[in-house]
Amino acid sequence: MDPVILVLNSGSSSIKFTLYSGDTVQLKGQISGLGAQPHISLASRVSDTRVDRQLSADEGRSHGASLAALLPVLEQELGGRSVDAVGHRVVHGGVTHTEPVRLTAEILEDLKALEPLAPLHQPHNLAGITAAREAFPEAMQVACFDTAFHRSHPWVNDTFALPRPLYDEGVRRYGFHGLSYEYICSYLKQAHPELYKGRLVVAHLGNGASMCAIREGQSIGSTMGFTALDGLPMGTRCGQLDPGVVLYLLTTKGMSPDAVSDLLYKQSGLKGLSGISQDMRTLTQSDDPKAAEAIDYFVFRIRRELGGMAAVLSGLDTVVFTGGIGENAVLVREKVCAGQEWLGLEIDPVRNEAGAEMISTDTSSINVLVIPTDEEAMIRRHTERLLGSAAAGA
Ligand SMILES: Nc1ncnc2c1ncn2[C@@H]1O[C@H](COP(=O)(O)OP(=O)(O)O)[C@@H](O)[C@H]1O
Ligand SMILES: CC(=O)OP(=O)(O)O
Ligand SMILES: [Mg+2]
Repeated sequence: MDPVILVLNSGSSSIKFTLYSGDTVQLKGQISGLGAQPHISLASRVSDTRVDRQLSADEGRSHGASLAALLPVLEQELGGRSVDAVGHRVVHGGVTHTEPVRLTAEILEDLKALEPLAPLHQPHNLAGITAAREAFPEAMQVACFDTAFHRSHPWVNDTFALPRPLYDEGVRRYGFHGLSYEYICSYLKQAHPELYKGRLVVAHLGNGASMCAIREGQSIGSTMGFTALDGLPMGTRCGQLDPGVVLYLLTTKGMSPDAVSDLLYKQSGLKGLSGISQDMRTLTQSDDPKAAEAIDYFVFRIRRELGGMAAVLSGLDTVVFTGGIGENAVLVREKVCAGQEWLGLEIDPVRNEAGAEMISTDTSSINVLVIPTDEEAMIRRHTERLLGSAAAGA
């Protein structure tokens, strides 16, 4: 019998969930607006189950409570079958977690200690785990880490130029969005094996955004660092910043660490630059010059990183756009790729507009692809593997 696996991707204001039977998606949906106007929407791929409604204030008061609201629908959908395992996206795995693990109380403690390094994500990831352990006490709980994919990257990309003891105690460039990069690599390996073997840059452009230089499925360098603040500007996060700015905010301006944290994580990026929205769709539809400036800054940083990564890889064969912006924002892809003929990169405007998988021209020496990412599918695969090893060891 195919294992039943529930995958949870718990974010600050949302829980995305996918229920699998074997590798088939049985039901997919999300609880959004947690903390504001909680809403649940889901659709089954095998039955006519559909939900699209506001959650009551009580149902939406916490991650746990909102998951409880989902349970009756899951039970009905499963018709007597139980959930064998729950796979969770956990953003930060620190130095220790280089691959997915079966969760224990001890590991959870370990992961809790990393909360300050991923304040927008880790507490919610862990809240999702606590809720799932209560809801499915018999199921195996598995954590899959965004950082794990990068743990093998070279030391020069792992360190900051700080005194060595800080590196030794874990002040390192971890890198994130690893489940997305791993998924893209597995897709390329199967669908375009010749591209998988080449020099690859993947731009994961979503609400959180990062880029990764990859060779044969190995991370060579990425834009995010110790935390998910570094690198590209994001919806509300600043991206790369002179550390002197942080010192200035703390000392000359006398801001508290909490206020600085709020500024860098929640008030900056596209939202801070535009003063309009963190949402790229809103910005691309706006006539306000500040929206255009925010997009220009986003694109400028991507182009800088692309050039840097091409140098680090000693050339470039393939660029992949993914994430909500990478997959959908025609304008952003167009601006990133404009004037890159010097690099041998040229996209076809018609293919770009159509969102074709291959958007480069036939004469471009660099392949440019748009590939929808699927972090949930990656988590399912890892979870099934651990479930299998547990059954084999039992
Ligand atoms: N058609 C579109 N045009 C421009 N931006 C889009 C479009 N569709 C989605 N996006 C953007 O994608 C971003 C969300 O990406 P996503 O990967 O879903 O985020 P998350 O990190 O929360 O999973 C938002 O900025 C959203 O505006
Ligand atoms: C690590 C990270 O930035 O994740 P997300 O894109 O889900 O915010
Ligand atoms: Mg994301």
